[in-house]
Amino acid sequence: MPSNPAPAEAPAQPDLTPDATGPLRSVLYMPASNARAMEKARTLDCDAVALDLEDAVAPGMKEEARAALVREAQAGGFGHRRLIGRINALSTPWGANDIAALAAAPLDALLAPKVDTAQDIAALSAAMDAAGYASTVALWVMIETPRAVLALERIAAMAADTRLAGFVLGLNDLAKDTGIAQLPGRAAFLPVLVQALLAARANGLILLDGVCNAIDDPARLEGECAQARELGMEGKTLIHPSQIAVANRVFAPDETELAEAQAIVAAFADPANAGKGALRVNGKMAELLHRDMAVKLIKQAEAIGAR
Ligand SMILES: CC(C)(COP(=O)(O)OP(=O)(O)OC[C@H]1O[C@@H](n2cnc3c(N)ncnc32)[C@H](O)[C@@H]1OP(=O)(O)O)[C@@H](O)C(=O)NCCC(=O)NCCSC(=O)C[C@H](O)C(=O)O
Ligand SMILES: [Mg+2]
Repeated sequence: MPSNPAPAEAPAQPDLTPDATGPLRSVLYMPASNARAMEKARTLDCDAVALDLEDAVAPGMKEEARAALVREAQAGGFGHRRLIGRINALSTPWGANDIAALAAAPLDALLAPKVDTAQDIAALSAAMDAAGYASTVALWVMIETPRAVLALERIAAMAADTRLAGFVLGLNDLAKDTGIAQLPGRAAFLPVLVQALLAARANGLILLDGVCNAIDDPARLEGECAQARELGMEGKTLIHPSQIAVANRVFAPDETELAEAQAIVAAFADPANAGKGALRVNGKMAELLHRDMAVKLIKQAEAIGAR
């Protein structure tokens, strides 16, 4: 007699269709004023490319960079890489024109910096609607001000009524505005990372980690990627091509994880275990929630493989 009956609503066959949105392990920023970087990005193994108009572009180059971003995006050639455009804040002289101009660029998401409040999300989303963005273009926002961190839940909840679909951490700006030191291990940032993750997950948003400034320190990058993955983030924003391989590896399921996941799915699919809600698989308890997590991990690996 089964000792742990399965909940009545548990699906008999898990859906193993690959995730259509694809992975976001490595999101490489580059200044939209840097033609060479944008050309090179079309050949790099990153999951997404973030063309920046904000902090990587000097004030005197903003208009030129904006035109270049639209031109490069329209020229295409980015293949599987998702295309993100980071605008200047609406409070700057360039923000409104950035939103208007980038409506002509075939982007997957518009990334807005320095948001503070839920009202900022409403204003950005309304501005995208007014500018005529396709309904498929998502709004992602940087979480990089003390006010945004304090309002994380209210900001994330705007996903229900706006284009908001993602958070990207901006720990350089947060360090600047708070005095929190950017040290290996990021211990002082942990409460922020966890709060951002909880707010994102509670509202169906993706969460991408902030950049690692230490281009020549792959061990530090690896540590930050491992920490972010442990915290459940989808991937990491990057600033240099040399950082892509590490992020792609760390944010992908490894062979051991995949084998464990496949064993759990197989165990629950075994007719001998029909009606059971908890099993012993390779010496560990596996419940239906672990089966669901295993299915998700397998889908993730398939989506990466499909790339
Ligand atoms: C950081 C850099 C200025 C370093 O530039 P440099 O030293 O010139 O790079 P390399 O000589 O090592 O470049 C080697 C080749 O790689 C290409 N390259 C370099 N960076 C990129 C890139 N980001 N994307 C694509 N290609 C890149 C070079 O062209 C060389 O190619 P080749 O000619 O074939 O040899 C520079 O890496 C850089 O500008 N990085 C991006 C900076 C950026 O976008 N910053 C804004 C986002 S980060 C941020 O704002 C964080 C957040 O808001 C927060 O608050 O934390
Ligand atoms: Mg920033």
